[in-house]
Amino acid sequence: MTAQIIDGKAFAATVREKVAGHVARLKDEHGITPGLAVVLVGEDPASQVYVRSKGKQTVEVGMNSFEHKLDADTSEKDLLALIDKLNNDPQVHGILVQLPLPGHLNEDLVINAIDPSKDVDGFHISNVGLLGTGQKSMVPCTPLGCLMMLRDHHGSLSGLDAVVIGRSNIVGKPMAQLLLGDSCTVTIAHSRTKDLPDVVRRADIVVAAVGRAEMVPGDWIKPGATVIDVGINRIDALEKGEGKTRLVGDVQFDSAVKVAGAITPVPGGVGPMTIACLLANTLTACCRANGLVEPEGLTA
Ligand SMILES: Nc1nc(=O)c2c([nH]1)NC[C@@H]1CN(c3ccc(C(=O)N[C@@H](CCC(=O)O)C(=O)O)cc3)C=[N+]21
Ligand SMILES: [Mg+2]
Repeated sequence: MTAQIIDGKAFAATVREKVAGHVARLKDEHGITPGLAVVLVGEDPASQVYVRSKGKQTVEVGMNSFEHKLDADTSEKDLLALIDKLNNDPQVHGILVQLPLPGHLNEDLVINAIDPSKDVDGFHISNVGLLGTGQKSMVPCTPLGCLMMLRDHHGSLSGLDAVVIGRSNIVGKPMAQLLLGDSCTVTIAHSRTKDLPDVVRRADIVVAAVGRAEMVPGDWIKPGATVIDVGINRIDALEKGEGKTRLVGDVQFDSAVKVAGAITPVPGGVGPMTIACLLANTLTACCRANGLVEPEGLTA
């Protein structure tokens, strides 16, 4: 048996097409162009990769992209002043501040300075609280992308056993909230979990978001389970003759693909969906800001 590969890259392209269609209609019928502002402080390499493809895709779906690149030693006061300006700019419907921020900046303070209705990352405490209580919110992009792929694959998730490995505010916790919202029985596992292999073996759905290369082997996976691999780890690959480095997930793909019913690859799985959902969130924020009906199938 070999698992069905869930093609996140292709799925993301269909999400972007949907977004592009709605953007064209917003322009046509209302003269509105959604705008996304991305703030990058310093030169974190992962963030730079992300910013590059994000800027390109924002423009491709017909939205305005505003990039703000600030020096690594930018003061908190200056960063907060920029956020205040973007909060009050009617051309800007979405604001994303790239994380991690340099150590001298307080991430919580900065994120919570963003207008929650423009917080397309869904990291503001208001959005976290709204999601946790089942109210309309901005939903974090990576978990939203995972949810879309799971719904597409399973139809209904109701009653399924889901294990989320990882308890970050960015992925693990909001992912668990979304799965609960779709009536899964949810377990959040992490580095201190007793008998992690046994916990994972119970799951119909495994979402691996720990940030440790290939830590989940195939023999932890229940036969037929759906595996969503959120990890994006760059490891040495000299021995494989594939160049200096290669990307791997948190799951040992080669062994898991033989056991799982379906699995997302890395690259080409969750990563592209994250960016597509960022565009979807920007569209949603723009519709809400203008009192327009928000598109279906692009939110949780
Ligand atoms: N406020 C904030 N929100 C974020 O969502 C955020 C962030 N900060 N900081 C940096 C990380 C990183 N991130 C990625 C998204 C997509 C890919 C992606 O599309 N990856 C491709 C491969 C890219 C490659 O080849 O390197 C894939 O998985 O197929 C990667 C990384 C979002 N981040
Ligand atoms: Mg910091």
